[in-house]
Amino acid sequence: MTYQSDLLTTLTSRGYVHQMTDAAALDALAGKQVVPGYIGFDPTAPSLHVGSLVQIMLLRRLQQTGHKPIVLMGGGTGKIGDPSFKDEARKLLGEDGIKANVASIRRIFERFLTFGDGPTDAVMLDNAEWLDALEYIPFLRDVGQHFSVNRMLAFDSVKLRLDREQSLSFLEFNYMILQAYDFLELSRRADCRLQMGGSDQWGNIVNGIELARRMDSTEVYGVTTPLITTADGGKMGKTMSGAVWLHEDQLPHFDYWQFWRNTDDRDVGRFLKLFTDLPLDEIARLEALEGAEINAAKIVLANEATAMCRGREAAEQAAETARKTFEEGASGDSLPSFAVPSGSIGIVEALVALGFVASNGEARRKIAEGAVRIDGEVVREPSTSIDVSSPARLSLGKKRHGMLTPS
Ligand SMILES: Nc1ncnc2c1ncn2[C@@H]1O[C@H](COP(=O)(O)OP(=O)(O)OP(=O)(O)O)[C@@H](O)[C@H]1O
Ligand SMILES: N[C@@H](Cc1ccc(O)cc1)C(=O)O
Repeated sequence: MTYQSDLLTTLTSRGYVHQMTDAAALDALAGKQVVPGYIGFDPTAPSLHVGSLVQIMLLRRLQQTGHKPIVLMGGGTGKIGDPSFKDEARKLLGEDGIKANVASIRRIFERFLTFGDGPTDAVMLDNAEWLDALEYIPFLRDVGQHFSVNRMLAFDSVKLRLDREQSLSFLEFNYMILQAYDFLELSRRADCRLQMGGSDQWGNIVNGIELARRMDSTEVYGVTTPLITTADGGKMGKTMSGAVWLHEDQLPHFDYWQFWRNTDDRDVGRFLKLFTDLPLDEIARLEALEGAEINAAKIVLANEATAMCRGREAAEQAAETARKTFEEGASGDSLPSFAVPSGSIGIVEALVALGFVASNGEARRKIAEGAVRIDGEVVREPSTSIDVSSPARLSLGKKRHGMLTPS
């Protein structure tokens, strides 16, 4: 299907669309007016990750095509936790934890969106503003009456839990209604006409569309994206180990760059379209590279994606470190590093400290596999102590390197 509006043409040609409600009507609307559109992010961690980056880029595309992005912080919904496609309830965060996470996450958006007061400038809102103030009985009467429990139970997003007879608390069951209410509230407050999100958000988005139609006779629309998955097919998210964080204090620039550099050959074109601003014809050229040349495309991807999130300088430094480390075998300056307090450190402890492994057990396994080296020498003895009176380079496999330095 071809679209008239820049918005839908861009979203479809760059691979952002998994499902859409009434695409023809949304296309017509986007062709004639500025469409305010929102995506919600629950502040359940102090940083967002590469999975949520698809959504941030979607807001960026919305702005690039002349529309208005609304970033919604889930200060209210974050107190509940979205049960969609989750095996179990989230650990509940306290009020302070949520506030701290909101403050930390907001900074990320400023790198991707232009905020301000103009018609297509991005704005940030927090649903705690209206959800915290709800009164239970009036809310149930006004909003709750429009929801059928039978239908809520039929959504795929909660079905798995019910089928497995795993508990779905009444608290979590309310999440869908609150997200639906957000859409209604944003359509009233900010004339918001579009909600976007990952494909796991479909049920929540559709409920909002129906609520706005029932209560206000307003037509609003939804777009969901495919989920970015890890090599084993699972959703890339914050709950997985080794999450790829956008914040530099959670993941050093070099590791961020390296994540993109290590993209699977089959994903290079898709990621260039989703995560960089390069024009499609240039991406087509890069995508067509084969064999060893595909590495050049991966370096472009790593440079562009890192520059957007961490700044051009960070990207250039990381690229230079990688070139030095892998091409010349030198140490490089912006590798992740750990300052050792006491002059020496056990190898198991060092692997954990650099974040290369999640546990001592994993460190011992890697050592036994012969995957760990100090300054290029394989180490097979887990009791090895590393002398750091001068900096030592610790490597795990071919691609992960870090520096141990005297403090
Ligand atoms: N791997 C992914 N690919 C695409 N979109 C994603 C991915 N992970 C999360 N999203 C989307 O990003 C938005 C914000 O999600 P959020 O940061 O809350 O992650 P999450 O779903 O809570 O992650 P996790 O499941 O790891 O806790 C949602 O619209 C969600 O659908
Ligand atoms: N439910 C979304 C976050 C969200 C919160 C409130 C909304 O209105 C929209 C989306 C998620 O888990 O990622």
